[in-house]
Amino acid sequence: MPTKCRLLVKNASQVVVICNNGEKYLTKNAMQNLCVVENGSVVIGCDGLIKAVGPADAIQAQYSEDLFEKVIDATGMCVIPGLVDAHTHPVWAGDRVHEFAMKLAGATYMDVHRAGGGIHFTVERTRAASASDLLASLTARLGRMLRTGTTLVECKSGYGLELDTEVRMLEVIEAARRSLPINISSTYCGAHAVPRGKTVAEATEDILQVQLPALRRRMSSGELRVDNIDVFCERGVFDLEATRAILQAGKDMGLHINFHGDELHPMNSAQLGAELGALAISHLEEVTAEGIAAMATAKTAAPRARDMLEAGVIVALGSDFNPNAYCCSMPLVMHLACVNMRLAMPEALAAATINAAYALGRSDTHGSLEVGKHGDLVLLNCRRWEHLIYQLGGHQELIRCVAIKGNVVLDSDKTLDF
Ligand SMILES: N=CN[C@@H](CCC(=O)O)C(=O)O
Ligand SMILES: [Zn+2]
Repeated sequence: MPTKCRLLVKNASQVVVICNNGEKYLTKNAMQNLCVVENGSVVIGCDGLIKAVGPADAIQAQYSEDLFEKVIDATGMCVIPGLVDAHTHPVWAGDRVHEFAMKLAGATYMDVHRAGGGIHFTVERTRAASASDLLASLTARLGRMLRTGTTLVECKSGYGLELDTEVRMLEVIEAARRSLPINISSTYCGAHAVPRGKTVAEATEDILQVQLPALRRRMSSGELRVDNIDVFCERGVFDLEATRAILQAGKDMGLHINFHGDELHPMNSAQLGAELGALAISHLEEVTAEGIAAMATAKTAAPRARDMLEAGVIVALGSDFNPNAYCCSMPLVMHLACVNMRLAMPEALAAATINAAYALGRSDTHGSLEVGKHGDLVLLNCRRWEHLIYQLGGHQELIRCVAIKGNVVLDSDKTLDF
């Protein structure tokens, strides 16, 4: 008796597999030569994992349609893996649209931060918010991300800066993980800023002696799952030594290191990340040539593009959704990466799938449409997948459906129930 299957997506103009040799990440030429099956089909089993991907006629010969709970005829459409957003701050209360206006008028990020705005503004409102309000806004934001094709997203804490609120944020992320279909990688970011009234040394001590031990207890009791640790390593925020101590303590608890570095000033964050075995470093606008070389050797993922690509760094993309940068859309991020950072479209897609999954330690299960990985995919209403990047802001019309583990969680003909 042949086994039942969950989903067949058949006869797609293109199935963008990304890579097909179990690669954990792609660099250099491999990012420009993605694995694409023309006129292909995808089979997802009842366990939600991909059972077969290949030419439509070969799949048709092997699988009878009666076996499937659901069959989607993708004629004239493309299939890509679910997009991975490797960097977001989606749990907070209060928006900062007024600061956007200040910045357009000439204020820098640090001008706003020093004037008591920026992260501190959000911290005040987030501390005052209830868990249910935070969960409601997080759910709406994750729904927006899903509608743009994201199926795995990193979610940071970091607007509490003290134990109670940091834990509340992580609990809210945990509640979303348990109740929503979107995959979540959670990050403790208690070192996102130095809280008002504390020195760097005092804040570091609080994280090392109070916050991390409390997290460790909740993680061992199964109350919380935390995947990564993050620090904002920046002049006037956490210096290199404080960053090192916090990241090392997180690593000792089994967390992946994935932190903000070299954003506004060169801090030698890239070298520190390479030394500590960071999975990813974000921003890096001010990274030095030595930092890039260290990251290439240490296999650390990063977003700053062209010269990193040439050096063999694993480039990954994220939206950095936060109250200072209100963007939920990875198709938009890929477009910006191509236009502003000179990525080729295949490089941008690799950076938003397999490499972003690698930055979250998930590329063994996510980031490509290979047999045995999660059946997370996006069906595009176009004959060539590049339209998703080319049509700026067009993803609403292009995304026909999104499936997670073979379950259709978004169908553009129906409304999303969250
Ligand atoms: N650079 C530090 N953190 C965030 C900004 C967070 C905020 O301003 O609220 C970022 O990635 O851009
Ligand atoms: Zn960030």
